[in-house]
Amino acid sequence: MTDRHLDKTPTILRKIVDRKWEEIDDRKLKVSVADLKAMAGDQEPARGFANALRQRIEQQKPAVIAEIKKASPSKGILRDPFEPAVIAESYENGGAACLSVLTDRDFFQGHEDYLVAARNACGLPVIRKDFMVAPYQVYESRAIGADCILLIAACLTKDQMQELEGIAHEIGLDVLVEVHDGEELDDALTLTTPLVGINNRNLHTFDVSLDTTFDLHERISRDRLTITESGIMTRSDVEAMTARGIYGFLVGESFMRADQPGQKLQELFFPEG
Ligand SMILES: O=C(O)c1ccccc1NCC(=O)[C@H](O)[C@H](O)COP(=O)(O)O
Repeated sequence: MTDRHLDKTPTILRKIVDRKWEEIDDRKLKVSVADLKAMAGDQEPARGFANALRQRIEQQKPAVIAEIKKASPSKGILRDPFEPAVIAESYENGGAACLSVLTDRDFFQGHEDYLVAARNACGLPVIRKDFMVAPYQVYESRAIGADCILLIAACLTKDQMQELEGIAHEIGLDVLVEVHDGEELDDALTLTTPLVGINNRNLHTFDVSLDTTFDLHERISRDRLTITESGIMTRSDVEAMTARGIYGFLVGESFMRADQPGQKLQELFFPEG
């Protein structure tokens, strides 16, 4: 890790990334990249994650990536019992544009099977929400049916991001690149993906500030699509974003804590019905 901003990678991300490398080594012993490529060949074509968002954002309508996650390091268990297929259906009925499914097992209690179940239960494009550090995981994402992957600038060098993006695009996956500050945004903007996520959660303190999005969005040109991530809890949070021309949202916790996640989505984003 030689890039300047990686010196300040939050401890939680370092822990997760260290564990990812062990996980990848274990997985490679069981399933080769050649096997993954063969599995990817059996999948239906990707569903067009970026396009689903673009269509709504260009019409100045909320484009919601609705997240399916059982737990997180900052909040612990969010939902139990946890039924990814039921939640996916409910999100689709509530007006989501796309799904985000946590597949990390050790820190988020996620699983690849949850992505498969959620995607099979609806027609929405799905991002695999995990911590990508190696090409192996990109091939694995397509093999399990994901339509998009997440690249987190806080734990990747610019070169790593460019390499992983190149592989993703080659095999038909969209890419959402996620940033927390201006230095990460500089690196993210060297990628070709239109999807730029601004995460409002400071991973050093776990505090959330929507000002992160307000500040960084100004630097993103209109041919890219800004997605505000984390801490969107109320109707006034949504209105504060749309008032600034931000229509892309990634929301997890407030839906996961609701009895009916899709109904909560509708209340928050489409109150007029
Ligand atoms: O949320 C955490 O504790 C966390 C810790 C380490 C890395 C990532 C983390 N969160 C992932 C996310 O960014 C959120 O799942 C996503 O933006 C949705 O946020 P929210 O609506 O606040 O659940």
